[in-house]
Amino acid sequence: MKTETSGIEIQDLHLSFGDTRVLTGVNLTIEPGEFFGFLGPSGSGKSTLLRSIAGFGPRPSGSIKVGGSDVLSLPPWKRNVGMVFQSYALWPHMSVRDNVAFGLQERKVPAAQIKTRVNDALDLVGLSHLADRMPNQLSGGQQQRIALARTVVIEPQVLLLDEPLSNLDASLRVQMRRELLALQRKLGLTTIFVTHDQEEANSTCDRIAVLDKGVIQQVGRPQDLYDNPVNLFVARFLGTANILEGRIEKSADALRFVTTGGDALPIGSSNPGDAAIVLRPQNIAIGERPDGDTIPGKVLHSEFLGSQIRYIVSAAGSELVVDKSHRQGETTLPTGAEIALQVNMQSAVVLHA
Ligand SMILES: Nc1ncnc2c1ncn2[C@@H]1O[C@H](COP(=O)(O)OP(=O)(O)OP(=O)(O)O)[C@@H](O)[C@H]1O
Repeated sequence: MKTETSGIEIQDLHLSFGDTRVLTGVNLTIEPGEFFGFLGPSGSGKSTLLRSIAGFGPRPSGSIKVGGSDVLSLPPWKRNVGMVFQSYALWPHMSVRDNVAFGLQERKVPAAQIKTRVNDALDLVGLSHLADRMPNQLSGGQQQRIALARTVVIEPQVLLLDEPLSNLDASLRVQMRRELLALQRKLGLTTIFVTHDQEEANSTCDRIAVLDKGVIQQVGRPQDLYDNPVNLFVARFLGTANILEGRIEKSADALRFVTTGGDALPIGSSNPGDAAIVLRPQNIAIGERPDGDTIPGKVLHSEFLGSQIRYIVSAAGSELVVDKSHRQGETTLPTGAEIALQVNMQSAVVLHA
């Protein structure tokens, strides 16, 4: 199977359905060979953006280049992109082999070549032994692999995946996402993966674009988005975020963050003014007594999660999530317990109002 692949460049893309703006000012560069994610809540415009690249739906304004060529004026079948849909869209009346061969027959590829390429594609997804089955004789995971084989067999320059795992049960999803990544690495094919599941995106994607209301909020590697979110939306969407609202004040030579609840915490270099700070649960520890960077809190709720205990704590005028690793034999703090929280302010992300 050929591994020619292309980068994608999107500039100033806008799209509305009637009065509803669905994509606003999208600019994005995806490198050749990247496994790239579109991540966002339902209705954020992920599928619309993907479909715009594939050439489905109304034509947006702006520009989309695949491999340096503008594709916006081309119909889907001339764009050299392969798309796998959430529903797989296999032909129910055709065998697995015929499903995979279909796109090649449409392109008038000689029969001998079709045979070799279909065999190669089925080998690639490990399902050669099921070539003569009908789609309804396959499991969900197998159908998904056939849908992938049917797409990569046409040797697209980019692979577009629209929530490809959402019809599978939880454990199969985990297995299939690893398989997807292995297949992508093997082919070196530029891939865009649409998902609303942050764990799925974090575990597979080289980089992710986080979308909200048709606007790209941030683009980056999963760790960068988690560690350095640019706004509260991204902070909340990736992982659990404790958000403290308040003000950064300068007193004497020191800066401190004063929460709306009146607690003061020392803070490193930053500008005074209204701000919010983002703290991940693992960066707040439960201490013995209030001193230093600690703030008082009260346990509202606890959940035993096995390796750790998750506490919901009322502190600093807010409800905070605090994870404490569980040691064998240790008991969970009761609801109502008065505790001191030690806050790792080095890890705090400051977002100015
Ligand atoms: N054909 C259409 N006509 C009118 N509005 C549409 C159409 N298709 C999508 N929309 C609207 O565009 C917005 C973005 O939809 P889109 O399917 O791209 O979101 P999404 O992030 O992929 O969501 P989901 O995860 O639920 O699929 C939504 O508000 C949706 O209602």
